[in-house]
Amino acid sequence: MEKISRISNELKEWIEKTLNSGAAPELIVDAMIKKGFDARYSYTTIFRIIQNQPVQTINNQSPYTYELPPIAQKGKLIYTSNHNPIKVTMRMEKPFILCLDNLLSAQECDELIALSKNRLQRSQVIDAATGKKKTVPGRTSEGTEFMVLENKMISRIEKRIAELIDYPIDHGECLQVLHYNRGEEYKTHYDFFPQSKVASSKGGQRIATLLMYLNDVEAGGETLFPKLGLSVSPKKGSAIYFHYGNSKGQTDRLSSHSSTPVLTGEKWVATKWIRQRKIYE
Ligand SMILES: O=C(O)CCC(=O)C(=O)O
Ligand SMILES: [Fe+2]
Repeated sequence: MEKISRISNELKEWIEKTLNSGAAPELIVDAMIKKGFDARYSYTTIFRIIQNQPVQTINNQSPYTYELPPIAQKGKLIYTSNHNPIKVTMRMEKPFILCLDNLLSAQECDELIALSKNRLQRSQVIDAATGKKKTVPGRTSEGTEFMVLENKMISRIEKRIAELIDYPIDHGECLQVLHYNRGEEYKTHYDFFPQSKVASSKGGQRIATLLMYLNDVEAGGETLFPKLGLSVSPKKGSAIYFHYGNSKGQTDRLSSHSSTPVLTGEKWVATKWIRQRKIYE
């Protein structure tokens, strides 16, 4: 029987997730061989994935069609009703990424950190197979969530974000604050859900991420986009916006990213994920 020597995007994604959760590479290779994959191909593929090198996949999604999100049409200085203008300091088209300065004031950053400190819990990821949340070695940070109207400051920030990105507040998941100690990281991942786990009743797929940096990190803790060779250094009050979902329901695989281990000091971020539609009825 002829051995299989190509993998699908879904299988590649599953392998990445399984490796991130700490599974031994040899076990994955064994499983592939049992399923009929060529042994040599299985070893080299897993090795390449571990090394973050490109792996050829059978693409069962047609190429991603880029559509400009509303934030892309706002120019270099973006005005909102409750803050100084937000500055665009870097822009990339494919995938669509903006670096933004002056999104949060230093006081807002400090308050968000202070409010989060006594309610942190170990961060989780969504298991591709079950759709349920679980803790994994590849995501070692701690985090907490804030309800949209939890307090005056959160409401002010939520309003600013909705004006900035031009999506209704109810397309946004609740604000998450994450904390990384020295050595902690979040390995390469996509923010969008595996296609089979998209809950159409809960706003559908994630389409964009706004990641706000709440402190300056002395060393390490960059947000790295390995397929682009791009890394963004945390700067207190600044943010990155990246968009990876279009109106056809496609997702942009160039948007994979990680948080590199913090080398000195600690790292605090706040994340806002945007869905295709209203999340709450
Ligand atoms: O902390 C970072 O720089 C990245 C965080 C992230 O990717 C996420 O929360 O999905
Ligand atoms: Fe992410």
